[in-house]
Amino acid sequence: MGSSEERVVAVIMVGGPTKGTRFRPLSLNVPKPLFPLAGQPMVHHPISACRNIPNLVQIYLIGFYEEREFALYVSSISHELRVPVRYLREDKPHGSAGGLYSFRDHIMEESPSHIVLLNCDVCCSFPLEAMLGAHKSYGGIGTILVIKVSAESASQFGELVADLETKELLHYTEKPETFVSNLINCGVYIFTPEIFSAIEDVFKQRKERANLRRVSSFEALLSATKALPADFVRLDQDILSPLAGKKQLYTFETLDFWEQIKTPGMSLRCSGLYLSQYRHTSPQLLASGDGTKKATITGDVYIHPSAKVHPSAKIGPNVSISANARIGAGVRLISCIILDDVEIMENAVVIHSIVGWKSTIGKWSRVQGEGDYNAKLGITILGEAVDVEDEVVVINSVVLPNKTLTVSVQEEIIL
Ligand SMILES: Nc1nc2c(ncn2[C@@H]2O[C@H](COP(=O)(O)OP(=O)(O)O[C@H]3O[C@H](CO)[C@@H](O)[C@H](O)[C@@H]3O)[C@@H](O)[C@H]2O)c(=O)[nH]1
Repeated sequence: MGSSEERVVAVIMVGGPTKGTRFRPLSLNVPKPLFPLAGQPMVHHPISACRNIPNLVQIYLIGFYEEREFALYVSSISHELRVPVRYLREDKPHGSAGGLYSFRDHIMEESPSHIVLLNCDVCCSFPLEAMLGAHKSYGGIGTILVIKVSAESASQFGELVADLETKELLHYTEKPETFVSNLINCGVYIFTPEIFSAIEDVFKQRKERANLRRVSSFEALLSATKALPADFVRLDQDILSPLAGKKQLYTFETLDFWEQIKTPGMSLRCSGLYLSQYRHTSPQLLASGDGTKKATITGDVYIHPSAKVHPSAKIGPNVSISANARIGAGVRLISCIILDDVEIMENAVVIHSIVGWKSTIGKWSRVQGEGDYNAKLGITILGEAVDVEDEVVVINSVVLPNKTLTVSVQEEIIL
């Protein structure tokens, strides 16, 4: 346990609507952070990991979505965790560090000794307690969760070099064009409140540079057209890169699972990862399939208590079924997310797919993807209220909301 002066605040950066474009058509209905993975909103997973942090006093979600979109979730989760959770809305995007900075007064009101900062679109086991312990032993202003990935995929992330012994962050480059390292930034951090001074320094330096540039008005014009808004500060490029090698930032490597959730395909993969994590953290959430009146369950499956599943259906592995869904006789579901109020009729098959709210899949139909989570059409996605008629086959396709499919399609985007 931590000492009595310790007070920890967790901040989850949820971004806003313009950031969710790669997540279409699913983000047309629900803010990406609230899209269900393993039956719980995406942001619920980091929030429930915060439960393990000793002396946690408050959780903030910072974003530029409308406040009403988060109101219901925030009040129910505060009640459930018995830790206050608040949504703080930016009037416009300020960047991952600028967004944090714009609410520094709110955060500092809690007199935190540590700030746990989390990207909402990452899926991992969030080893926050161990990170906090490591951070205290390093003694810098921040500790970054890092993981080794393949050299081919590293360039999608912040690549970094750390001292093998001291774990100090020696070098940091955000999404570099040429390979630096296969050790990458997981988007999970522990900071001391000094992080606010580091962000403030960026503002100061920008002001000084702008003053210098005023000497030449042509140069000023040139740089103004290229520059980000003055109050937009990115945690990675503007803070982590310049602080590397100054004995201020340290790294903590996870050997557990980690993925980034930018696309619907990755949400299906991450739903599976969280389902398998439930085996250790929340086994009561996994469907058992025991009993004569229950469907056959294989592998990790979540079924919302209000969903109705016919006992002759066969479900799993990696299936998550949301509220009020109805799954008919003889249905086979493998690796899929079935959202609220979906109806799947007799003997239909759904594999490597996401079926949107209120959609219906007719008898003997087949909705299937090849299961390449990173490919553009690697899984099939049906938007809200899509009707797939009886005996229709939909393969590796994306269907926008409110469409009716009367004929079979393959590798198509139906607008
Ligand atoms: N509130 C708010 N949140 C923001 C803003 N901009 C980004 N975010 C949130 O901040 C997080 C980081 O988003 P980006 O800045 O777009 O970076 P990224 O492409 O996701 O990459 C970052 O995360 C990777 C790990 O997933 C890292 O590997 C990479 O280095 C980088 O830090 C996300 O959770 C996003 O929703 C903003 O203006 N305001």
